[in-house]
Formats: sequence, C-alpha cells, structure tokens
Amino acid sequence: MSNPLAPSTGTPPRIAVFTDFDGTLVEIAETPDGVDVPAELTEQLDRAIHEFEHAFAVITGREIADIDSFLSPLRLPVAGAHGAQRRRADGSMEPLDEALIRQARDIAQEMAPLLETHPDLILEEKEGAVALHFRQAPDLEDTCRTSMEVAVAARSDFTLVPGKMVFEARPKSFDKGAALRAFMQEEPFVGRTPIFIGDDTTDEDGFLAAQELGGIGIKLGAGDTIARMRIADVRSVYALLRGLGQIAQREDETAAGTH
Ligand SMILES: O=P(O)(O)OC[C@H]1O[C@H](O[C@H]2O[C@H](CO)[C@@H](O)[C@H](O)[C@H]2O)[C@H](O)[C@@H](O)[C@@H]1O
Repeated sequence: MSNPLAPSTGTPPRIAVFTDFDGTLVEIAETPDGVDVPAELTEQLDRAIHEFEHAFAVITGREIADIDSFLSPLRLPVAGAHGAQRRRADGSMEPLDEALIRQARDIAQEMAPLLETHPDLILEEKEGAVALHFRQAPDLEDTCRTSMEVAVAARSDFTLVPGKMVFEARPKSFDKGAALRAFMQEEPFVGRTPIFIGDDTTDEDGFLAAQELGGIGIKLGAGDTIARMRIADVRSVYALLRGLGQIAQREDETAAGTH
C-alpha cells in the first residue's frame, strides 16, 4: 500500500483512522474517572465517522464500556483493555477466553492488600486486564511494579506493561497492533491505508502494525518512537482529524462528480 500523504497519480488511497484515547483524544487527568471530554471532541468524532465512511476506531487500554460512557451517545468500533476486548464496526463482539477474564480478576484480587495499606493507589479491574495507578502516590512506583511483576510472573498468559504512572497486566496474546490488524481484515477497514495516532509506550505496537500495513504511525509529544510522524498535543490531534476528514470527504465528492 502507498503512503496516504504522498503525492498520488491515481485514485488516492482511502484511509482508516485508529486512535488511542487517554493522552490522545483527551488530556491526561489526575484520576482515571477525572478526564474531561470536551463537547468539541464528540462532535468532531461524529463528523469523522461519516467522513471516513465508518473506518474509524478507538484502540485503548480502557474498557469499551468506559469509552462508550465518555463518548456517549457515540458507539464506535473499539478495541478495549489493550485489545482483549474488541467491538467490530458491525457492533458484534470478539469473544474473550473465560480463563483470561478469571486470571485478570485473580490479579486484581491479589492487589487488594496493597490497596488497603495504600488508599492513594487506584486499581482498575477490567475484563481481561488490570491497571494499578500510582499517580496519587508516586513514591510507590517500585512497590507497585514489584507487586504486579509477582502477580504476572505467576501467570504465563499475562505480561506487564508500564504506562503513564500505571502498571498494567494484559494477556500476552493481545496488544494494540494485533487489534489494528484484526480491524483491518474486516469491513469497512479492509483495503484502506491505516493511520494510528497515540501517545504512550503501549501505542508502539499500533504504530508498527499501521506502518507494516503501508500506513503511518503518528506519535504525540516527546519520547522514543518508531512512528514516522510526530505531532505536538491533543489539540493537534483534533486539527489532524478535522483536516483528514475534510480531505476524505472532498475526495469522495470528487469521485462522485459533485465537485
Ligand atoms: O490506551 P489509552 O487510551 O492511552 O489508555 C491507557 C490507560 O489510560 C488511563 O490511565 C491514564 O490516564 C488517566 C486519566 O488521564 C491517568 O490518571 C493515568 O495516570 C494514566 O495512566 C486508564 O485509566 C487506563 O485504564 C488505560 O489503560
């Protein structure tokens, strides 16, 4: 597939757009529940869905239910819990192995004593994944890492991924790259050129998958990355989505002869 931003001599490739959520569509907040979702964002995404002919999905560490709640009334295709959960564009769910759900629950339970001792820590128990947040207690970073390492080491199906002031346990068989590849095999994504936008280390798998499929990874902010493009911040993501949406719509109108 060709680079969607390169000069094209024929019909421009249609794009499929994938974005991370926290730190990409919304600014990082002090707590997982504390994020501010501006009305401008849901309006922008509502437009984007139509401009990208529904080839738009969120790929996130959050649970799908969280994304639905934050972006209500939108119900987008979403890969949640780092891909362990996946809702396709037709609304159907990819089933998740019960054993993985159970193991994630067990990891969460093993963190209970730590939470009792340190109430500033926040635990998110997700379907198939667990996040232990230490943003309110940065001194406990090493304690959190060790506790999660021990829990994950006892379960060969799981791996530990560090995020922004958080340690997350997720199944080894899922990551954001695998989620992007799964979407790309389905309508309306199939045959399009993927663009993945993200800000965090867990987004690197998404950048790699997008680029291996002929598309582009776009990283927000500083830090090492394999993404081929970089933009500054969340506001730039809104501007990028607006611009890409306008181009996609204009190309459709031109192809339909209405321009
Ligand atoms: O893949 P993402 O969409 O980037 O989700 C990654 C994790 O994001 C959330 O935690 C992060 O954002 C919180 C709110 O801004 C912040 O308080 C926390 O310190 C960050 O780590 C979310 O709570 C996790 O479940 C996601 O996995």
